[in-house]
Amino acid sequence: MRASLIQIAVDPDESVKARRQRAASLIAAQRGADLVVLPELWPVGAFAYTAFEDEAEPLQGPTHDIMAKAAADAGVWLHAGSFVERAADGTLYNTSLVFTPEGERAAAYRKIHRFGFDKGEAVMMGAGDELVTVALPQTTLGLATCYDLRFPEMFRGLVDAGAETLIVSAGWPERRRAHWTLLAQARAVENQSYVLAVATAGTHAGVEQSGHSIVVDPWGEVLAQAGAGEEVLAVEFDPARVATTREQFPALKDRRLGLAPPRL
Ligand SMILES: O=C(O)CCC(=O)C(=O)O
Repeated sequence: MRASLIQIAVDPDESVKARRQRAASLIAAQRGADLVVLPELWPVGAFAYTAFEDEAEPLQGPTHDIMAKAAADAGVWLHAGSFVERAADGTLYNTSLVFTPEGERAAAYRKIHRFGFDKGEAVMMGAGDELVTVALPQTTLGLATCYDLRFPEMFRGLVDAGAETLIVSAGWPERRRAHWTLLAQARAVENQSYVLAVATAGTHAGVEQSGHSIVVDPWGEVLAQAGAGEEVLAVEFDPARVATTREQFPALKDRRLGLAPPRL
């Protein structure tokens, strides 16, 4: 299976409209891949909080339509990263979209763990509450967005729902890049799954982005990692290795659920 992770740069001197067109061109160049993945909030920038209201779109808005066409034109499964969704009741969500190679929307995932503690996304956006998996012919994807990477129980939930390839679409700060690489490998090892984690490059709202998108196999080996700048990370991997890893080293079968709490 061939995947292309588009580590697009988000810089304030490029308009959202121009970046959407540029993303579509980058996707067009990936014809021949099975799966193309974009990062979190690449149209507006994950830390461009002051622009969230103005750039919010309905689920089926400009980002949706341009990405649907880009998937169909390139004939690829497309995880289109996320955008700021304005729901019918006015609530904003950090929403990822997946399209089939025919340009049909296969899934929408609203980020479950909002980042920012007492500011930014955490106070400006609603939280999703549904795990999302997407069955491709070669593998089942489990969807996660950025800060979700820190919550292993969410990934276990995705694996329990059938996920074999975990997608992390992110706008991760350079300051915590060591966590990015470590956690991507941890999620792969503990879930005996591929992890395809794509981050943005560039600097916006004063936050330098990490880049260093990464693909990890179910044994925890790094198959490929990008540098800091804009780049397309292309990898080939064998989805059947998830089943063989889980058979040969069946740690997932040794889980002990429902343990008693400590006695006081
Ligand atoms: O967890 C982190 O360090 C980064 C999270 C983040 O930037 C986000 O979710 O937007």
